[in-house]
Amino acid sequence: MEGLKYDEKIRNLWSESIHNRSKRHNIRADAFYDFIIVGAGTAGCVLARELIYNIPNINILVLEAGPSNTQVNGRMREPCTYGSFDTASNEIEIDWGYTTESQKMPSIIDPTKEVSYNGSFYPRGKVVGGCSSVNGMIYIRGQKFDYDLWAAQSPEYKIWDYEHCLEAFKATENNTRENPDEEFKKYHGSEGLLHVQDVEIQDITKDIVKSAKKLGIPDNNDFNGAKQNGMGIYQYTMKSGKRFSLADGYLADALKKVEICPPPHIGGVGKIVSVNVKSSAHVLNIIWDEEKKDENVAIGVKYFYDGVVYNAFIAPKGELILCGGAINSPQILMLSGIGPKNNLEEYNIKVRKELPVGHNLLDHVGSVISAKVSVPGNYNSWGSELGFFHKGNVEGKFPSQEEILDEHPDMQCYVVTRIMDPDLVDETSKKNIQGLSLISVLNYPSSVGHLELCSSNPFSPPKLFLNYYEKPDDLYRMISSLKLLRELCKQLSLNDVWGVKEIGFDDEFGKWCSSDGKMHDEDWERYILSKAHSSFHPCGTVKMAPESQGGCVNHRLQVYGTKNLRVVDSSILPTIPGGNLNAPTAMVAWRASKLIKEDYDNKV
Ligand SMILES: Cc1cc2nc3c(=O)[nH]c(=O)nc-3n(C[C@H](O)[C@H](O)[C@H](O)COP(=O)(O)OP(=O)(O)OC[C@H]3O[C@@H](n4cnc5c(N)ncnc54)[C@H](O)[C@@H]3O)c2cc1C
Repeated sequence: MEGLKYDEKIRNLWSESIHNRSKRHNIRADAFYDFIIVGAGTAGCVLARELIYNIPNINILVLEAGPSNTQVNGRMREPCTYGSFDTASNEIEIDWGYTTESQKMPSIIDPTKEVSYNGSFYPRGKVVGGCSSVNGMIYIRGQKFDYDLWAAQSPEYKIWDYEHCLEAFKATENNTRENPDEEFKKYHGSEGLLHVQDVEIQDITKDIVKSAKKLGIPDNNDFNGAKQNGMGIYQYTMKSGKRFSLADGYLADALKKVEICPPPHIGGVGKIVSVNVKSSAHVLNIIWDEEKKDENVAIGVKYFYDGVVYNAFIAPKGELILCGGAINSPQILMLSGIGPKNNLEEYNIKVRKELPVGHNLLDHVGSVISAKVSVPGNYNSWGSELGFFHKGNVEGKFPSQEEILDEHPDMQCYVVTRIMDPDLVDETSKKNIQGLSLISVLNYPSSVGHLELCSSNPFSPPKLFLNYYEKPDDLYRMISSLKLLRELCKQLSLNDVWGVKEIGFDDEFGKWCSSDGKMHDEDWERYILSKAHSSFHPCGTVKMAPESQGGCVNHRLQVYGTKNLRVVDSSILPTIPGGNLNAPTAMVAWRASKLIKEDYDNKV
């Protein structure tokens, strides 16, 4: 710290001590904070930073169940580590270890038959930074109409229309594209704390783009701009080629603010204005004011840390804000008596407010096609560079040119330069086969899942029912998109130059075709359900909507039938945006900080 002024030195030492506080044992059992934030994930990090800088003289406690992001190994810095973040890996300490329930249902193509989905691991970051510390880092925010749909729910929801959301997207973003044109600048910010960058692309990727043109797929150099359809290179939440989580941007900045608020009168006690992050602190449930039983006034939380249960309370004008993500925020609410009556009573939890918490579990499900590549190359193994968006055909046909050019696509496809299909990984690596994965994702699934408690024990994971492909249009749109991806694989330039050849349909790696060697709809259905995998974008489980329309929080994200309690994370999304969810969740937190400040200023 040489060369720093005395004040700066003290501030740095203080920040460091706050950062390390969770390692020590001298914690006050009952502490008071202006805001208690549960979860230091994407939303929690943004919210802590925005509140501490915008509301004077407050203190904030952030309780995070996982370890500090600086404590875990360097692999987390690498882009797109998620393929290896499965439940069997060493990273179990930073993952919640969830799995989805298996499904059995009548076939859509031939209802006399049954089809099934086997369930799968379902990673969720349990670490400071949350899922932004483990995710694929693709930066796609969804389309204008996604947010206008939120706003259309009722006049007061206007604060969530695209114009308002775009302001927040721009405010949170530090987009480092070189020489951006005026059109790009309309949609992007450069002064936020979330780094976004372009990446260098490989030669094979360039040839995929050329092949796509032959199929009439147009170029797109900004999926977050005016139109989403077409093919282009993704932007990533990275800085200098390394992962950039919301903890790196927002929480790190929040921790820099440490001030002593002067005592209100001579001889009084000053207040420390800071964000105090306590990691490895698992929140168990909400503490309610038992004197105002009917009002459901949240006054604090109980949390488990190092073998002991502690209480933390909110100060008089304060609030408790759940930022635990789309699985855990509903779980905490339900454990605290807010949720579906039947599910709560099954586990002897007193119902304080009946709400459809855990319903409306939305997710982006995908399916993969694999291809081998014969020409040796130093393929980038970390992930996808290339995306393309198109409209799927609802009858399962090859998409028409109009569908490919439709400016409101509903399928997101991407190409990864390695084999990702778990059924093929071992076999292809034994045979030293290099490969490509072409993945298609339903960006607007019609099927809706739910989650439910299976115990009153806060350490027992809830059951996750995804209900993938329950609705016929989901299946048909996926069939249509996979047909397009197969055709892309067959393009001459890819075959000639790289020796790209599809595998796993009717060969030693997999047999899915009918006896005539073709894929019929029933073959596709079995294939799609067997290969169904999540993009790990759960949301919607604490839906922001009018209560009469299945809402759990109002337009200001306050939980119906309670006081001092908000939910601010991906669980409030009423509908799933047609993109990836990290940026939309950061956007929600930024917008929420404005609402919280307004309400705080209005309290006497
Ligand atoms: C493997 C993977 C890949 C992904 N890829 C992408 C991608 O490429 N692009 C993209 O935009 N999005 C991607 N996402 C999705 C995106 O990262 C998430 O949707 C987003 O980060 C969710 O933010 P959140 O704040 O709602 O929840 P989270 O980031 O999950 O934060 C919740 C935090 O709360 C903590 N918590 C939960 N319960 C408790 C408790 N009881 N007590 C204390 N703390 C608690 C958790 O440990 C966690 O840190 C991916 C997600 C995953 C898992």
